[in-house]
Amino acid sequence: MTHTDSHSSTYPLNINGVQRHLPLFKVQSDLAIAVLNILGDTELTEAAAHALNGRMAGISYDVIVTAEAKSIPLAYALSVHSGRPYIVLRKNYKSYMGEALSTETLSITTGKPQTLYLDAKDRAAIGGRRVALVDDVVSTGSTLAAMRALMVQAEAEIAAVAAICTEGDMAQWSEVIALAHLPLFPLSA
Ligand SMILES: O=P(O)(O)OC[C@H]1O[C@H](OP(=O)(O)OP(=O)(O)O)[C@H](O)[C@@H]1O
Ligand SMILES: Nc1ncnc2[nH]cnc12
Repeated sequence: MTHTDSHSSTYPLNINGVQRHLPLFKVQSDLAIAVLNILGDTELTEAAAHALNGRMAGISYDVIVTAEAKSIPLAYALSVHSGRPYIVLRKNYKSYMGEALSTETLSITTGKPQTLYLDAKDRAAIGGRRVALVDDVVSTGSTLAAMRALMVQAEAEIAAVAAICTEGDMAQWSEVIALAHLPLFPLSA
């Protein structure tokens, strides 16, 4: 059963003792999501990175990989906690990325295709290495699938997938190391 906060359009989330009330936003004509936006939220980002680092303690990995934009602070904080470097898959190509690899994604929040780019220098840094894919939320899995596809192209081995939250069909994400699960909110017409 889904519990929203009483008398408000928010959903309660507790990450490692840090409580937030996520606002519900309509992303499709018949669907709303509880939006997790860690940008600017140092306390929540730190709590999540600390907890995820603990959950990943037994996993052997060399590099953290995330996708622009909202999960960048999480990757940075996990890098500090774990002592591993992190790289960011970008959504816009810049000439300084050189011979970048690319693939398409369609996240639940965006509703139109986005391209993810792996910078040539990052490609060299992860080739043959064990990577942990990290995101703030795994929902439809489109972003995760694009990250996975880039790792295959770059010949990196995926050692773990971690997120603050999974969303939607929990059973689909049993292999994701996650701290909480978010429901989806169907809207009646
Ligand atoms: O499982 P999915 O349906 O792919 O959704 C998950 C992705 O959606 C969000 O990113 P978003 O596309 O909103 O981009 P942003 O972080 O740049 O805002 C989130 O940060 C994940 O990366
Ligand atoms: N609930 C959510 N909050 C923020 N970004 C998301 N991407 C997919 N689901 C999301």
